Amino acid sequence: MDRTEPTSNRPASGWTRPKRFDRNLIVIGAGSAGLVSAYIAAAAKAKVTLVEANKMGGDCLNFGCVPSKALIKSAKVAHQMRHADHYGLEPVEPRVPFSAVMERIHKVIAEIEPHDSVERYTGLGVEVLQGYAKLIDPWTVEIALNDGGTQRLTTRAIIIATGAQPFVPPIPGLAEIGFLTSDNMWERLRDRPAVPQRLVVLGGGPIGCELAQSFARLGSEVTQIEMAPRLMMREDEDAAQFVEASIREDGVNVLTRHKAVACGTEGGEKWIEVEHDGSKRRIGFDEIIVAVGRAPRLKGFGLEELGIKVDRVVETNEYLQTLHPHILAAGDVAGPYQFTHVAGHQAWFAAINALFGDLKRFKADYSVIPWATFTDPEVARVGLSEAEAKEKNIRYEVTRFGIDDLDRAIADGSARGFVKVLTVPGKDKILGATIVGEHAGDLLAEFVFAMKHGHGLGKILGTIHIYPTLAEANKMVAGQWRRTHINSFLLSLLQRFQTWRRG
Ligand SMILES: Cc1cc2nc3c(=O)[nH]c(=O)nc-3n(C[C@H](O)[C@H](O)[C@H](O)COP(=O)(O)OP(=O)(O)OC[C@H]3O[C@@H](n4cnc5c(N)ncnc54)[C@H](O)[C@@H]3O)c2cc1C
Ligand SMILES: NC(=O)c1ccc[n+]([C@@H]2O[C@H](COP(=O)([O-])OP(=O)(O)OC[C@H]3O[C@@H](n4cnc5c(N)ncnc54)[C@H](O)[C@@H]3O)[C@@H](O)[C@H]2O)c1
Repeated sequence: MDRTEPTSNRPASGWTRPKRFDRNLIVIGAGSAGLVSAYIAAAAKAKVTLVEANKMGGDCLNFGCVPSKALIKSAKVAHQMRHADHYGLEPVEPRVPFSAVMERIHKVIAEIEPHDSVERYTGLGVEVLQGYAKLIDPWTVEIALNDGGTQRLTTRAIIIATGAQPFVPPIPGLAEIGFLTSDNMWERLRDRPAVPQRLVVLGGGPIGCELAQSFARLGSEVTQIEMAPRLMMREDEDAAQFVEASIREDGVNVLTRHKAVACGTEGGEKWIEVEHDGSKRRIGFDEIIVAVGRAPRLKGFGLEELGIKVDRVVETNEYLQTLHPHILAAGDVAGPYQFTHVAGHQAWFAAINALFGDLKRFKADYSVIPWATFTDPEVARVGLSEAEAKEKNIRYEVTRFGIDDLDRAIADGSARGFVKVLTVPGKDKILGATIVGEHAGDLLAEFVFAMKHGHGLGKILGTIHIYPTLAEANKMVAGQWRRTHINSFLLSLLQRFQTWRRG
């Protein structure tokens, strides 16, 4: 919380600030960041307009989290059918009518759609306009309405929540051969009776890994190309190794240290050329999914013209304000993270600072940010990884519990992975936690809560966990920490006391 006077909250210079405004707030983009911003503004009785050019719900609902998680589930069921013998059942090779898998994905989207719909938000008191918004001056937004016509509105504050889109690398020939991204694949593959037979997945980040594994499990021959030394470079090596091993087991041909350098066709067959250790080779394929990062949507709607820096993300201060303090940004377009829950988290700060920033401002709090990659096994993290602690020269201790030792995981046939906790040396204060395993994203919540509220491993150890659950892994790792931090002097006193009591 900032208790100082918000001296930077001055009207922008060079333009004339209107004396009256049509709206308290205009939010551009109805993805996670925009929806939450508009919701909060309406709850605070502001007159708020939410503008969306494409689909309500943005990337998460339509092209991102929701369809990818629905695909992952179908792929997991196929995997379990194939490996049913692990559970004493006869394994079967699943028949995959791919169009039915895709239809289910679209049904899932449709089922969640009402949560983000125009009707719901209108009911909450938000005016929703479907069209493309452009800033004309720091207080005026022009909307080119999807059903024709334009509307100009003045507003006291604006939140830019325009999100990000797949980055397409400048690989010669890529545009000509045609490629899939998370933006277009859900429609383009919709009516396919069968999975693409030979699929290249370009990129070894979360999108690449989740998709490569899923398509392999559904029957594609997948080659995953990553130029870095390993997959999931953001996670510690021990965590990424589990995922890479599992993806390989699923049949993905994982090519790390391979850089994609060109694409083309020969005799009607598509190929991609990769460079590895100075030599090049070509890999043939039917479809390619490009998943090499997501670039914020920054240009073409007036930010540059207002002098707002848009090099990588919309440049904002700790209050999510741009150089015009009443124009703020939240979500993927603001960075530094690209997650739905972070977009929602930032939206609270952006909305409150947009509406009340001239009275009191709040710094966006990034102290405890969790995330998960929904591969099998999942990888979930909050706080520091070991690599980050080393890079930042932060002293730490590591406590690790192998999930292969956990009763419930053994019973479930999912006994692989670990819980790794970084603590302050000699103390139970948690600096970070990484979980690799089944439902890691859900299990992590206990560490997120503990870190957020300043609870240490001692508090987790002192909490009853239901037997037999996967959540017991959290208590086990806390127990492990305790065993290595027992006061040896006290122990020897105790021993002498017990000896004395025996007479
Ligand atoms: C395949 C995939 C899987 C993912 N999985 C996860 C996951 O499991 N968990 C997770 O936390 N995150 C996940 N993400 C990331 C997550 O989807 C994003 O972080 C999140 O959607 C960001 O929300 P946002 O509101 O910032 O942007 P968006 O959801 O992109 O919304 C921005 C909206 O603004 C609109 N817009 C842009 N410009 C204008 C304009 N000028 N006028 C009007 N409207 C405009 C766009 O049409 C868009 O709808 C995934 C992403 C992908 C691609
Ligand atoms: N479960 C989740 O929460 C989830 C899931 C998917 C996406 N997301 C979000 O979306 C963001 C984007 O994900 P992403 O996987 O597209 O990007 P990313 O930046 O995380 O990974 C892209 C990878 O592609 C590699 N690469 C780049 N150019 C290459 C080339 N020419 N040849 C070979 N490899 C190349 C990079 O080295 C990198 O490892 C993530 O950072 C995350 O925030 C989250």
